[in-house]
Amino acid sequence: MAVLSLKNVGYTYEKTTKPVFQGLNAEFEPGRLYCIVGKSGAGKTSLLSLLAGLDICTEGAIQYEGEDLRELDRDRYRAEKIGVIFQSYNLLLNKTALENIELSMSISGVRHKDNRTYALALLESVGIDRETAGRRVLGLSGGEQQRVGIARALSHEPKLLLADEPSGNLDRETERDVIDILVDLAHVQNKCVIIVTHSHKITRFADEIWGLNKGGRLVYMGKGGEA
Ligand SMILES: Nc1ncnc2c1ncn2[C@@H]1O[C@H](COP(=O)(O)OP(=O)(O)OP(=O)(O)O)[C@@H](O)[C@H]1O
Repeated sequence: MAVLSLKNVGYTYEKTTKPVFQGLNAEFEPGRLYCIVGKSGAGKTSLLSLLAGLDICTEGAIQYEGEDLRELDRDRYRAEKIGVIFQSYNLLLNKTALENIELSMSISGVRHKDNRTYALALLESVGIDRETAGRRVLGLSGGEQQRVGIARALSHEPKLLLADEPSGNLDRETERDVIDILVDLAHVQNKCVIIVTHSHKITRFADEIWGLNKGGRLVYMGKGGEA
């Protein structure tokens, strides 16, 4: 069953007349990595905001496991159901990496036997060791911050992960590590991963590539070379 479905989705910003997109139909399933591509201004960020429940479509419906996002408590949807990896990491810079994960867990009401041990293991799984976990985010490199952002997005064990240019501004090696983590999340951990990206380094691993064109339509473009 699809985690997320788009049913004839259209969106027009307030005080504008022209829809950014309309008639979007797609199904996003667990265990698959999706890339959404498109020229600047095509509406990728607008679409991601709708998928993340930050805004509501003006036509059609977006369904999470069959339920219309309009009907769901969208604060809970964001805190509990989805993990978001956006370019501005939204991490609390004056807190340590570990504190960021623990805080996010407590906001989502996550309870493990020992939340600290769980958070440390999660950070370790994305390449942040114990010592780095205890450092303030402000002093971490861009790549380290991105890993902490991924760990935080995973901290409430969402089925759905949304990422906006997750490998932007990273050196080649770190970029490769981040891509490996995202591919693993989809193909090994059975998450549904949806990524907005310009990077061919990511799209080549996509199970499905969808293009938003200037006419405001979502077009299936095939799969990446290494999917
Ligand atoms: N708050 C807003 N009010 C009105 N129009 C907006 C608003 N935000 C974005 N737009 C317009 O909606 C269209 C889609 O913008 P969006 O940022 O979603 O595109 P994008 O594909 O993410 O672009 P980029 O790759 O450059 O980030 C653009 O024409 C943009 O000017």
